[in-house]
Amino acid sequence: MASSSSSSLKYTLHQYGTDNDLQKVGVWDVDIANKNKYWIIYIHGGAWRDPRITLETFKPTIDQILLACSSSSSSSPCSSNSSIAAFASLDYRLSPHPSFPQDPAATPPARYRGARHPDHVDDARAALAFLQARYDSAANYVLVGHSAGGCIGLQMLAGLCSSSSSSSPSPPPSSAPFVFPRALVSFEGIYDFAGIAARLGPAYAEFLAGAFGEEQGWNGVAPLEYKGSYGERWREGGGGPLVLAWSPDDELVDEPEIDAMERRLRRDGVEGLVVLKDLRGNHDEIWESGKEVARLVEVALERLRGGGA
Ligand SMILES: N[C@@H](CC(=O)c1ccccc1NC=O)C(=O)O
Repeated sequence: MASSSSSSLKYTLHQYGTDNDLQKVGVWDVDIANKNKYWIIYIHGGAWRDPRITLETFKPTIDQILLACSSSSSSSPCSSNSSIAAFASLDYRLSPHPSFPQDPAATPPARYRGARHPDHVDDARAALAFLQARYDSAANYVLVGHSAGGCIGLQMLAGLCSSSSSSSPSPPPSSAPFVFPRALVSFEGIYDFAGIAARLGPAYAEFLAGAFGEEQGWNGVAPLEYKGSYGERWREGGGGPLVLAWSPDDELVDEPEIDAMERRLRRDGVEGLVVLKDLRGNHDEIWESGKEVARLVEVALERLRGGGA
């Protein structure tokens, strides 16, 4: 029978890069050698800069998934646990946060938060490549991202990172082949940088400029404005479930974000698209509780079992 909390699972923290302390990924072993089961891999949010939001923020979700299983008689929620090989959650280099200033002269480079796009997405990709090189079962995974983390998931799909552009200054530290996720879940995601900044004001423009530089460059890197076809990319990667979710209680990311991304993915003919706009809880309450994230993971796994549609 399953363990009922993340703290009862074997946990390993790996450093996947050497530039920065934040290049690390935590792995919780459920049945890690089983290649028929899925990894559930999490990318946290925090506006690309909040040092308080770390890989640890996935724990409530892990706990909720395990709890649903250990307390259930057999069926639905439990089925997700029985198909999970491992959980993983990654940190990535962060951009500067004005409320948590660092003196560049006095801060060791490995502790300095000075990242700029494509650092965040390059790191996420490097973390996945690291896991895939290290664990035979890790290419079979569901990728889950919150807010900026959801954006990173879609940027990876769109190839909006240095490793897949010819002008790449430095490829990610791992040379291992990188396998796309079997399913992608993005909740409370940011997709339209210019749009959200125009609607919600200068605080948004501030963190977007911190992560992506001057506003003229935003459309070249925002998931909504990707120049290629998500339909083609997603089909190449296997074409499994792609879940977009949003809570009407979200006080930080508004409904036009998910609506625009949904329209875009439909226009590109992405099959397997699932759109859920009935999450409960505000922007951070959702991961703080983990219940709704557990539900999204279950939706993705159910669709995967149902044949990928
Ligand atoms: N706590 C963050 C703010 C934040 O996370 C955020 C704010 C508005 C819209 C989305 C956000 N997070 C997305 O990852 C900060 O202090 O910058």
